[in-house]
Amino acid sequence: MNIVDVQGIRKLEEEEIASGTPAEVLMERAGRMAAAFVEEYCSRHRSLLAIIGRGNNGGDGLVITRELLKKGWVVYVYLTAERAKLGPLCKKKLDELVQNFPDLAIFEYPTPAPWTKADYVLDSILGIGMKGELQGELANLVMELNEKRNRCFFETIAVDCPTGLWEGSKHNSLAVVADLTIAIGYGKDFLFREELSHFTGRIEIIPIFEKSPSYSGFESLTGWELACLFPFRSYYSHKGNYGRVVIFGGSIGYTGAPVMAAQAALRIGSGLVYIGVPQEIYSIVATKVFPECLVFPFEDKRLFDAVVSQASVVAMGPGFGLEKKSEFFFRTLMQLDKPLVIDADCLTLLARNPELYEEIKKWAVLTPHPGEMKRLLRKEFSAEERMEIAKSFVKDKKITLVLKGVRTLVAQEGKALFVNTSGNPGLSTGGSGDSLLGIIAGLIAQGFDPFDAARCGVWIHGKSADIAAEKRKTKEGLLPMDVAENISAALLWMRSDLRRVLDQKSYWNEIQAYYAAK
Ligand SMILES: NC(=O)C1=CN([C@@H]2O[C@H](COP(=O)(O)OP(=O)(O)OC[C@H]3O[C@@H](n4cnc5c(N)ncnc54)[C@H](O)[C@@H]3O)[C@@H](O)[C@H]2O)[C@@H](O)CC1
Ligand SMILES: [K+]
Repeated sequence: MNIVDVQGIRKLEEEEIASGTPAEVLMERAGRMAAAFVEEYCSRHRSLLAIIGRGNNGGDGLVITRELLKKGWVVYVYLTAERAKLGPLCKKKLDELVQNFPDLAIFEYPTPAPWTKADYVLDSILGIGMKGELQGELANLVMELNEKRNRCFFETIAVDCPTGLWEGSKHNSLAVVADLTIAIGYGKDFLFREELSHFTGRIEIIPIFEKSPSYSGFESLTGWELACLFPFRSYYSHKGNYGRVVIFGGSIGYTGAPVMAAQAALRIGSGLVYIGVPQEIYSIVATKVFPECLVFPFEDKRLFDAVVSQASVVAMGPGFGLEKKSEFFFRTLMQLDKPLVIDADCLTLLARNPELYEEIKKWAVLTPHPGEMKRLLRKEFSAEERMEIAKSFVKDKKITLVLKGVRTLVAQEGKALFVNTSGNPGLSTGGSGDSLLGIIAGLIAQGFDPFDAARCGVWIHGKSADIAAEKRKTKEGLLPMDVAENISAALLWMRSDLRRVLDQKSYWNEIQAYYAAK
């Protein structure tokens, strides 16, 4: 989905209203769609403390509250402003809510908020109406909310954007620290800045507009949009239809890395997965790996030729090694007339031998983390510069770049720059990159073009980690194997998210007829 700036979203809102969709209808679309996502994503318990601001962001929060109450959630409402000072739509939604749920617990500033009551806190204090840094009472409230999150251990869900965040925010600004941000309509550009990811957490984007904004060349990876690339498998198929992945990697001390990549390649649905390893670790890897995977020593020329000639994609790098022998073999792999996925040590070898870019025959995907990217560029860069760096790096190269980070970027010359929304800090552990390599290679093997494989692979990898963390009830201790084991669940969520969006959209005429007639 297009990423837009605040002016762009305001323009879109004006256009929708001018063409006959009242602001209240947009608010209803937003609140109902957001509630449907909260209901699905926040499965821990079903209790919510909704902190309501006086503008339309607060109005959205009240619609979400109403919808969750209808579903049987326990909800507490906290008003940050006196009722007389609420904006007209916000006030209208509060009146509606009280009419429908007269026994609802409503707390009002300056009464202390009941922080210990709920598993989730909804931040619908301020949205894109916010300008400048937070000050005064609201600043105190946001500080208290952040502090209580670390004491009462609720998760914070920000509506549209974390309160306090705006275009001018810096990493040390005061803003709500959210676990999940539900961006309304389109993702606003500042939500995707790497240095502000501490505030935004995971991002979900929900559609509310019929019209599209002007093309920005900058897009978010959104599960329900990517789902269209994943139709159900045909029953009339066999393993040959799902491709052969060949992974080269492993060295003494690094026998697990190619295995983790292979596990992910299998779980994303590849037909066959091979691991080529040096002879000296062959027997270790062969006993470590699961039975579905075929392991071979790559020095065996006959085996190498037989496996590689049949390969749909060649992935290289996990635990590959950097010695002369590894470098020599890397050169051989770079000559192959196959789609390549290049990671880890092979990126370092490529950085040492930049003339090898010229050898790339079919399209290659490079998956550097920031340290490897600096090696490839031979220069330092800051979090703020990543997007420009990614765009300029792919110029005139036959590559798709996956620049890893909290907001992993996917870039290819002539295409929009994509930024990821899924994933969590549980991925900050050794081996996560190996799983990503396996997923991307597995998608290429199944016929995805490298750019789509990179876009989908990045999102699925993050989403699998989100689901794994949810199942484990904690982000600590997440392992690459947990990520691989939840790839199928990520595919399911991607598809059911699309159904949820389409289902919500199916009510839009009804909402329009009801509110436009009032
Ligand atoms: N853009 C759209 O098309 C839609 C927007 N909606 C919601 O409406 C929101 C925007 O609503 P509003 O324009 O009413 O604005 P907000 O609800 O974001 O905030 C408005 C209030 O913030 C105050 N404010 C501004 N800067 C401040 C600061 N630095 N410190 C403290 N207070 C400050 C203003 O005085 C005003 O009272 C969006 O974020 C979204 O949640 C939805 O209702 C659906 C449609
Ligand atoms: K908010």
